[in-house]
Amino acid sequence: MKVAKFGGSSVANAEQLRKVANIISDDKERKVIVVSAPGKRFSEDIKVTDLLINMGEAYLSDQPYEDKLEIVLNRFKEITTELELSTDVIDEIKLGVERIFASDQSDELKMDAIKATGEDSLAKVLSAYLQSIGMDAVYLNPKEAGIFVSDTPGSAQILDESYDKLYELRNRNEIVVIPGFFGYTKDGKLITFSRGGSDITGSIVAAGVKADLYENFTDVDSVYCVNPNIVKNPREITSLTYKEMRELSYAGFSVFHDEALIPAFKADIPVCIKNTNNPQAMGTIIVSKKEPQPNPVVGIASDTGFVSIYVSKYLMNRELGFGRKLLTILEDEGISFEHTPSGIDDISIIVRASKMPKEKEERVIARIKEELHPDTVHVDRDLALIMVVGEGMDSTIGLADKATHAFAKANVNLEMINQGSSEVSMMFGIKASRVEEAVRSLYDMFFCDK
Ligand SMILES: Nc1ncnc2c1ncn2[C@@H]1O[C@H](COP(=O)(O)OP(=O)(O)O)[C@@H](O)[C@H]1O
Ligand SMILES: N[C@@H](CC(=O)OP(=O)(O)O)C(=O)O
Repeated sequence: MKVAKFGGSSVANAEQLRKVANIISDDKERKVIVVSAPGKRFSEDIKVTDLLINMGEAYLSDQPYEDKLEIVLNRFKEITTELELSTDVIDEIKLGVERIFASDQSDELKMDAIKATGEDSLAKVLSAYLQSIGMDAVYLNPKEAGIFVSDTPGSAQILDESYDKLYELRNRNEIVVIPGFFGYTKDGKLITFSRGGSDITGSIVAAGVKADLYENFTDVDSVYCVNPNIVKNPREITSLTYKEMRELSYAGFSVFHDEALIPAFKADIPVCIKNTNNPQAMGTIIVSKKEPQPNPVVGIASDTGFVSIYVSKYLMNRELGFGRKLLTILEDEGISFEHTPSGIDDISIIVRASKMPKEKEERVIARIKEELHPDTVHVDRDLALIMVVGEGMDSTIGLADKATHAFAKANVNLEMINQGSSEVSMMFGIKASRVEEAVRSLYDMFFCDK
């Protein structure tokens, strides 16, 4: 049995949904289907999830939202009309949105319910389309499927008890179409995963049904060793390990959500990234172990939007509890940290800029000064992180030398180096404005044979 997840680009319009139907009917093992909301049809287009967020934010700030709802309805109208399906789903969306806005839930829960409307409606549309072409398919709500999650709006975490319930899906004869991106708390609240979270649903369902394979259909032939938006036609990766993919996804390979690796990894289910627009292409397979490769570096990922909080104090290394007090200040402000490279008398805390808006920054800095009496404290915004990743890196000499050479060749200053204890990656912090030159230079160094 296979679980196939189709991302936003694969379900963006009627033409894409026809491709999806062909892919499903081509392989009888594709019994459980997970879908995203319609994504971009062309590069300047707006994803349905973003349209829904705009609409929700307008409503919650007492602005008119009806025009925004109309745009969402038109996206679905276009699809149902072209596929000659009933337009019931349009009325369902309208009624659903009104019901959510009128409910007495918190704003956060309203937002989650609004966001989930894209996936939920698309799953209904796809199952109706599969039925209309003679396939035995049904829509299944995540609550009925058994996707139970934590009560943390916008960042759901799966509850372990979900897996036994999901296993029952194996008894179904029909093709089951489940909307991705959300689950329910035990007391029935709808909660979404973080953005891009349909990948997570797919992985959870694949683990639950103990699938032979989790196929993740997107709009590229494979995972490339570097972001194809930075380097043209980069090398394809044919196989990589969960650990490598986890690090690369974390650091910017947006093709697969970093949280989505864990359920598949724990259940030892291989993940295959494939192209809806070219399903014959081999794709990339993610597995627990792979043969050692001549080049231990498998990929180079980069992401912007990081902030570094630098704190220095003479004899910091001897001050008992300094690190704990520093991290407690962040914890009190609800800021999780990403990395903490440190020296004898100084430490940098790297956080995501989205977690530390300006007003929080001011409070954090004031408290650090007041409670820890540092010699200096300053904040560097606009930091980018670049990760060079590969399982064989720990036993290969000279890789750091090659990497720093590549930065020097691109005339890019290194703000931070972090070898990390995982030994499958090296991490570099640079100014965000220089990230593309740096990545190109690293790509030349590690992947272009001279
Ligand atoms: N290393 C990479 N390999 C392949 N695609 C990548 C990589 N890094 C970033 N991407 C981007 O990820 C996109 C696919 O992810 P996403 O847009 O989330 O797909 P979907 O709509 O299927 O969910 C690709 O079109 C590509 O632009
Ligand atoms: N639609 C949601 C969830 C998702 O996974 O979407 P996509 O498959 O388009 O990345 C989002 O945009 O966050």
